Amino acid sequence: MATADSVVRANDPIDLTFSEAELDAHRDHITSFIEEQVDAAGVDTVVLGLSGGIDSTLVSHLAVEALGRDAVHGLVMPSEVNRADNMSDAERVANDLLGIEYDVIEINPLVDAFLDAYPDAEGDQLAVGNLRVRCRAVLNYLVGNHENALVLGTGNRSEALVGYYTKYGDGAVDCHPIAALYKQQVRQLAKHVGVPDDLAEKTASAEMWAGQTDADEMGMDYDTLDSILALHIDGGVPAAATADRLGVPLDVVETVREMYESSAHKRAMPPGADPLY
Ligand SMILES: Nc1ncnc2c1ncn2[C@@H]1O[C@H](COP(=O)(O)OP(=O)(O)OC[C@H]2O[C@@H]([n+]3cccc(C(=O)O)c3)[C@H](O)[C@@H]2O)[C@@H](O)[C@H]1O
Ligand SMILES: Nc1ncnc2c1ncn2[C@@H]1O[C@H](COP(=O)(O)OP(=O)(O)OP(=O)(O)O)[C@@H](O)[C@H]1O
Ligand SMILES: [Mg+2]
Repeated sequence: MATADSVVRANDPIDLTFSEAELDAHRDHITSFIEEQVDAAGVDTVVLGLSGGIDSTLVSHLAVEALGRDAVHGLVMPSEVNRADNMSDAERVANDLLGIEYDVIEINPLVDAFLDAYPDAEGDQLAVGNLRVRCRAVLNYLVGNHENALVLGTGNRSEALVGYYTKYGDGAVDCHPIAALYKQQVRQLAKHVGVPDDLAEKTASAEMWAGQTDADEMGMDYDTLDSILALHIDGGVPAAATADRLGVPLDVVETVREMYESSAHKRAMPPGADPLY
């Protein structure tokens, strides 16, 4: 894992700033999408995890715009590794910003029960971190089943392209409202719809273990990752030209390509030896 000192930052990241008109168009498109998904499923409500981070803050905000506050149920699910200020921000979003119903559910007892059942995994930071994420997915679907609600995903384009999420964890959802937005565009749209700057500008963290940040783990900040994705992966610009253009070492661009390729399985249905459907 990279340390804070070794996080790569492009000298000249590309500008992915939306115009006001584009922000309005994305806002309309995403709220319509949420309405359509709910209608098509024949349900009235949605549920999602609230982490105090910007992805869930934006999606919950747009869900309230689409469906009204009574139709959105938040779950704040602290574990022993979550920072208290993130959990209080999650409650602030539910209470002050949106006025939605929410529950606070501690997941430590669930995680401990799994590790009691399979103690070999104890101390395996990644496996236990993914377990925490998957415990939240189970709770999302418990509430979703009980309330006849769709589970809203909060994954953005940057995370999806490099597989930076837990398979059947935060990836286990019924739809992906902000799938088109690179991370920096999530922040732009959040500010545009009125999310306070301190929430929109927060350091992104999966909080799978204490002190984790996305930039430290991936070895680059999101402006750099987004630039490489937009130019090289989405834009088809060759790796060397992308590295030159952004002012980053070639191996950083190659690392992103490797993350993209090795995570293809997360963006596909599980293969069958024969067609399953
Ligand atoms: N080629 C392949 N074809 C089919 N399946 C394949 C596979 N390679 C692995 N797999 C399966 O996938 C599993 C590995 O995937 P997975 O369990 O997801 O685990 P993995 O990708 O190793 O870890 C999850 C990553 O996402 C990050 N994350 C997670 C959750 C939230 C956030 C956030 O930003 O909030 C970030 C986390 O920090 C970590 O870097 C393997 O154990 C195996 O079961
Ligand atoms: N402690 C938590 N309680 C409830 N939901 C959570 C918690 N931690 C993560 N989640 C859910 O998992 C999702 C994925 O986490 P992720 O960190 O990518 O997004 P975020 O926290 O909303 O934004 P950021 O990436 O900026 O931290 C969250 O959007 C949220 O829905
Ligand atoms: Mg987070």
